Amino acid sequence: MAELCGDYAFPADPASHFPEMRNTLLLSAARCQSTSRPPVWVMRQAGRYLPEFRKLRESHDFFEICRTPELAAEITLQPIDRYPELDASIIFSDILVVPQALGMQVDMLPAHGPHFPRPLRQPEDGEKLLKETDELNVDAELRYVYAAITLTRQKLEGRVPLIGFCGSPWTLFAYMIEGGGSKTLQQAHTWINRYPELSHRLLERIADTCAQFLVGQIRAGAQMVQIFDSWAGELEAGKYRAFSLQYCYQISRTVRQLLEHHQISCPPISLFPKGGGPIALESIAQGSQADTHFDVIGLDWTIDAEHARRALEEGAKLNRAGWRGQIALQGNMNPNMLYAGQEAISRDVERMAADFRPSRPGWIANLGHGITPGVDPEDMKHFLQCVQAIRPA
Ligand SMILES: Cc1c2[nH]c(c1CCC(=O)O)Cc1[nH]c(c(CCC(=O)O)c1C)Cc1[nH]c(c(CCC(=O)O)c1C)Cc1[nH]c(c(CCC(=O)O)c1C)C2
Repeated sequence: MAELCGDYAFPADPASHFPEMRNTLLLSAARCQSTSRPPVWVMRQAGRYLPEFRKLRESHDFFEICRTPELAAEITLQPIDRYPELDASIIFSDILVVPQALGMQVDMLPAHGPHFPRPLRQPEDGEKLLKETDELNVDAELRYVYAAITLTRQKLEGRVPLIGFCGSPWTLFAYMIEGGGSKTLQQAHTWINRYPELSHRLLERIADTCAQFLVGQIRAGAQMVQIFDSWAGELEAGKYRAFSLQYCYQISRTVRQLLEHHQISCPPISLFPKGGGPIALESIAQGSQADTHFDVIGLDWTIDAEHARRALEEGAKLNRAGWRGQIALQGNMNPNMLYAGQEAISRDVERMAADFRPSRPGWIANLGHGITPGVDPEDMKHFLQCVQAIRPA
């Protein structure tokens, strides 16, 4: 499938290869540097709530779009063209391209979402995957994403930065075992409880693949990268640290090491531990080291900014490695507020801005999870305009 993009070559130096940036609000806020106003983008901003997306989807399969750089770039730009208020773009792709690169078949079923016809069922399936991916050429498998990123950076003409991403090892592991979306993750829990050693080896392989993938995205032109740990909240505290956070640290460490080798400076790394609550945040700050930390933490709407800050501070106090870095926060309006009418949206953005005021500089406005398909694009515009009206801290 990768031949769809022909031969792809990384730009010699991503810092000087692309058009000059005209909006760097996101990159400044991610480094906790002061900005004239908080930057804003929205998870899943290129998606089914946009009629122009639905139209293109009528004639193209989901993963066909992901694998065709021209189409992926076109969809990535749809929300940027429609909403000049956006301060970032995110490459159109999916976290499940990594299981595909690891040799698993994933289909996107209409109205059902992702489906693995042959998920990992028995320990032998896990052993087989490990054996077959021992010498995986991650860049060859995923260069179609790199080609889409390089093309999108050119087409963006410096309007806004481009975000790259991957799933967290735990979230991807769970999909690979469940075979699709699941309410309980019963089978993924069964694997970590019954086969902890094999689960750790699989998580390590996934983390290593994700790290190489993020490095490829950064070399191709991604200016911030986000790790989506959509199922962080499904694990009890100790297991969150052992089976999820540890592998997110591994990604951060490996990305930093590999980029140093390529003499490319590391862009902000963001982690979105959805549903992890204060315990996940405290754990993240407690276990961070200079070479494993995250620059940005995404918050879902179930935790408010003040509790998040407190949890991160508590964790930092317990940090034995002496790590004292700053963390920017991203989030976190409930995506369902976009159905509440424009007056209610205005009020909730004001509330959110007041909550995050003590976190500025270092707040990136966003929803607390992805925008959902039923949202009226005009209400999305209203949300963005409300954020733009927030005055300097
Ligand atoms: C637009 C879209 C995407 N994925 C899916 C769709 C809808 C499918 C369609 O058009 O038919 C299926 C698609 N892909 C996935 C799902 C969730 C399935 C489930 O668990 O029930 C669906 C419906 C898996 C997935 N995929 C992703 C996550 C992490 C974020 C999250 O928690 O929502 C997850 C869990 C990431 C993702 N996925 C996508 C992006 C694009 C960039 C953006 O605009 O944000 C991103 C970042 C794009």
